[in-house]
Amino acid sequence: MLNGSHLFSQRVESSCKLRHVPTIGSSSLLSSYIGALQFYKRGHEMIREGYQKHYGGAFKVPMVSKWMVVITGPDMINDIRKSSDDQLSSREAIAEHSIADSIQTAQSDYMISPQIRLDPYHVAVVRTPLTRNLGIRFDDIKDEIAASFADLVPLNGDAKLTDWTHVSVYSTVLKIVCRTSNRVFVGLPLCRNPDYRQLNEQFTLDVMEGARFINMFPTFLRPLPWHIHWRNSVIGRLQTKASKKIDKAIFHAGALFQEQLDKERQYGKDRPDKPILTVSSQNNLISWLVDVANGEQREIRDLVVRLLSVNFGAIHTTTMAFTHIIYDLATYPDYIKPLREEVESVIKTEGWSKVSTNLNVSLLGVYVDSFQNSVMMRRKVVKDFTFSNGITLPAGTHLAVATNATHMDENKYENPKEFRGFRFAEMREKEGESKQHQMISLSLDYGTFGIGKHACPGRFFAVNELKTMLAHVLLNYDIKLANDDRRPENFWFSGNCIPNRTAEVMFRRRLA
Ligand code: HEM
Repeated sequence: MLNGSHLFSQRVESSCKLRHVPTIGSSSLLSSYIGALQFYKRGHEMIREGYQKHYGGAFKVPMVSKWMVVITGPDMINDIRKSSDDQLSSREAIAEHSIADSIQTAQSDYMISPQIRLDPYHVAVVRTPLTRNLGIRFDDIKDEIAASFADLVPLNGDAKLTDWTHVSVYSTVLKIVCRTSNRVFVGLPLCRNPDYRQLNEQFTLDVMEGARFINMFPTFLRPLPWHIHWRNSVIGRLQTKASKKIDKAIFHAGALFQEQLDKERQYGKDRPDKPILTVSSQNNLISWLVDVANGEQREIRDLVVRLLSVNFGAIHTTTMAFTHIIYDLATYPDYIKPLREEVESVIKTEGWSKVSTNLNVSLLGVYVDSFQNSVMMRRKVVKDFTFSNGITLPAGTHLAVATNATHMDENKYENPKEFRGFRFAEMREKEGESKQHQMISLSLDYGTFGIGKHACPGRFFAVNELKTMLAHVLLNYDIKLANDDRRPENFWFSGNCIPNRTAEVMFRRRLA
């Protein structure tokens, strides 16, 4: 009951402060709880309804613990883009967002470490050295993709192998993405260690599960010791499997961090081959993190938590995107031939290393046609914030941008509900737009990676990996739907679009 009354008082307070923002569903206190339950199943539809009714403005939708204000239209999105962290905070939103409300973000303070929010230096490491070294690490990425596919979708080296094989797409892609990403994060042999790989795959799920438990307590009873001495918190450790994963990750990666720390002690922090300033195949996330870390940041546990957090942001997002790509490719096989020709032509004229950057493929229009999370760019209002259209949101409000509804807006994308594999490639053919509409582009009409200073810093890495995996599949396999007819259905939960996690697609050695 404690939990219920806590949620109730939160809801009463925010209902009063947000009276001026229109509601989708009922705004009366009790029925808004029913609306919050409906949001789990119908969140995406509620947000699309709000977008159509209130385009250019804001509306609110009920969640279990609070209201979420949803922002629409380029002007308001631009206001978010221009805002400072003191006005609209991305980190506060992520730290407080509850599992009850979303599966993407969770109580990171309790479940991972408050340092992730208070001192997010690992974000800068992803943004700069990781991205800058993508070119030099391309051969490693390509090699790990080939090796993972060979292990998980084997062609058995038999040139005559023509049998179709069932492949469970999500779980297979998850392993490939985890291995490939960690080839760059921690290198060989750890990236292939099954125990290390599984712990990273599971970490996100454990954090979410633990957050659900923590959310049963009112804020003032949430395990305080975790806040003060989180490393020593018995409660936190017992309550969450996530903490055990951190210990396991220390077991696996601790020595690599220690080695790097020792190396730095021996050669000095400002040596000529300083990792963050050097483009070199010898460096990885371990050396970049150690290079940037100072003081308490250099404790092994803190360093390992950064490694897990980057994995947390990288693995499931990229896995979901590539799962959509495989489902689309199998559902619309007419795209296979032209895509293959494009890959082969790029390799022939420019070499493999350019596949990741120069390949023009629109990845089957994945981000408008398949990848459809309803909201992105979550923020918490730190100080009362007034948008350029005059709408003011009080401090404490949680807001997000209606991404999927923007992507489904006919005024922005032609026939958005129709699958068009070359949607973005065609858009680039328009005069003056040849450099726009890239997968990594940020724009007010395309919200997959967010926009502004908190836009996904890992998007160059993710797109590089996605294009290289796609090229590998196109060159080596034929694929088709297992049930011959329909694309495996996406699963909607709380406004999030999750590709079917159990469906199979048929793979065989490429014949033509
Ligand atoms: C297809 C794959 C991916 C998608 C769709 C995606 C999407 C996003 C989105 C929407 C945000 C929030 C933007 C905002 O709030 O304005 C974000 C943030 C972030 N992403 Fe990604 N991401 C992907 C892959 C990756 C990868 C591979 C990495 C790491 C290598 C990564 C690291 C991060 C980090 C560290 C942040 C926090 C940025 C900040 O707080 O300033 N992401 N991502």
